[in-house]
Amino acid sequence: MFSASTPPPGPLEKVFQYIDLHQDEFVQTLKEWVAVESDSVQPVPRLRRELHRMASLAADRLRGLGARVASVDAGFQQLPDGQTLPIPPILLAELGSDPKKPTVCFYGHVDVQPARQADGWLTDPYTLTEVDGKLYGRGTTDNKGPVLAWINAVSAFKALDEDLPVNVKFLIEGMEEAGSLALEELVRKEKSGFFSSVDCIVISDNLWISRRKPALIYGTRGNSYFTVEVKCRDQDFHSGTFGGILNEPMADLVALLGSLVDESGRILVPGIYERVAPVTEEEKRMYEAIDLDVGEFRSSSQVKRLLFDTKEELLMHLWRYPSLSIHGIEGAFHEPGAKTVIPGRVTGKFSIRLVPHMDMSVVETQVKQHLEYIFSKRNSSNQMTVSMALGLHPWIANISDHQYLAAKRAIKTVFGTEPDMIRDGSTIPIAKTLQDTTQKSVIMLPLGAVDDGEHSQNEKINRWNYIQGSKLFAAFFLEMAKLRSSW
Ligand SMILES: Cn1cncc1C[C@H](N)C(=O)O
Ligand code: BAL
Ligand SMILES: [Zn+2]
Ligand SMILES: [Zn+2]
Repeated sequence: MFSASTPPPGPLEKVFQYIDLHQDEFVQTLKEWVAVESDSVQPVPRLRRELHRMASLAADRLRGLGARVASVDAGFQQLPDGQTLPIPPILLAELGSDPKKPTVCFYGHVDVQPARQADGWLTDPYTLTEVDGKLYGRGTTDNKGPVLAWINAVSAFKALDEDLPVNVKFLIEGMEEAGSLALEELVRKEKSGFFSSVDCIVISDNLWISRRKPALIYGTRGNSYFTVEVKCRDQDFHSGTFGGILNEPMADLVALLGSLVDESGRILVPGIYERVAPVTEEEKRMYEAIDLDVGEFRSSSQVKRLLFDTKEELLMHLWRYPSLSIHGIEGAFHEPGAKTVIPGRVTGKFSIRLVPHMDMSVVETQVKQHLEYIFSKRNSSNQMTVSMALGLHPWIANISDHQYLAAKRAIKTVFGTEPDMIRDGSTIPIAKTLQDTTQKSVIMLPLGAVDDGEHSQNEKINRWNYIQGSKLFAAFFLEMAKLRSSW
């Protein structure tokens, strides 16, 4: 749909050609990365070993660029059942330290959400498979593809022996999908070390709002993730010999989960909307400027009817209002077949995407009080335990920061268009900490298309997005360097 409006100037032309010519190699590396089942969500030793293997692969690739790589031990994750599991090392890498050049730091993650072919994938999630220019596989778009696109961009300059216009740093982790455990502490520790020379931080862990038109992101929601356990006893019961004489944990839990949100998507926890920032006129105008075809969005999402009909309402409910999602029930009998069981203990999992200016500890108290009230009304003999497992802050950028201008120019060079200026309803756990702690500005520069299916079956990145995205990063380096002279 869009083509570059102007031929790329000077060294970029060669870099772009290099990227086009070497695209099969870039896809091959992505295939190698996708082949590692680096799932950080399921807390099991086998997958933690895969995460370590993934961190080594990424470290090797960074060393291959000529970067200095520190693989920082991140300690252990404490699980609720008392078990501990190792956290994969966090990579801090740097390439170049020319004081005349700006220093851009890329943050990305190489862990993924769980995936099994049996969940309904058309291909093996850990075997990258190309169909019609779409590269299917877990992590292709979230976030291995974008991490590699940044590496591809650097590698093109290196291979051509072209001067890299910026000093580059990398912050690569393997626990993002588990809430970026241990990362906050490292960022604090490195504030006046690794981060001191950084001019801006780039994150490419989101999607466009279109299939073809690029976007820049200036805000993400946060998330507070809750578990609610209802326990009768540790063992299950036969539903014939105990059914009818018990308060069943599942019945309690289903009632609790059913009390959280109504059919219009409104969260029923009292007080939850109190602190949500009011909508401004300026903000309303901003939604109008966004080019979103509601009909196409709905049909490509394969949803019969969305909760809202207008573009403005949809965007506001994705970006600037909280939402509550119910994720699953541990201990519930969810396998196929007709097992006649009464689970003895079940844990429901739900989360609330947070927006400015909600306060996480207030949300925690409101949710706990609400569930305690609902549970007490049932007068059940079971035990209920509620805990907030993760608390992740929302993030808002300052779009007048110069890297937004550099990114816009780079987008114009590669795609021949202005980007959509958007927010994202999902969460980058470390974004706010990075911004607040290091006092460096953060930009989100996504590469993936709206239909990439993050966290879902058949996740993909288009070959076009991956390759043009690599060029976009190369163009961004150059624009950052150009802007540097005018600071
Ligand atoms: C791990 N986690 C929990 N809540 C949010 C996250 C981060 C993840 N990127 C997401 O938006 O889903
Ligand atoms: N892509 C949004 C943040 C995450 O899910 O990894
Ligand atoms: Zn994700
Ligand atoms: Zn991600």
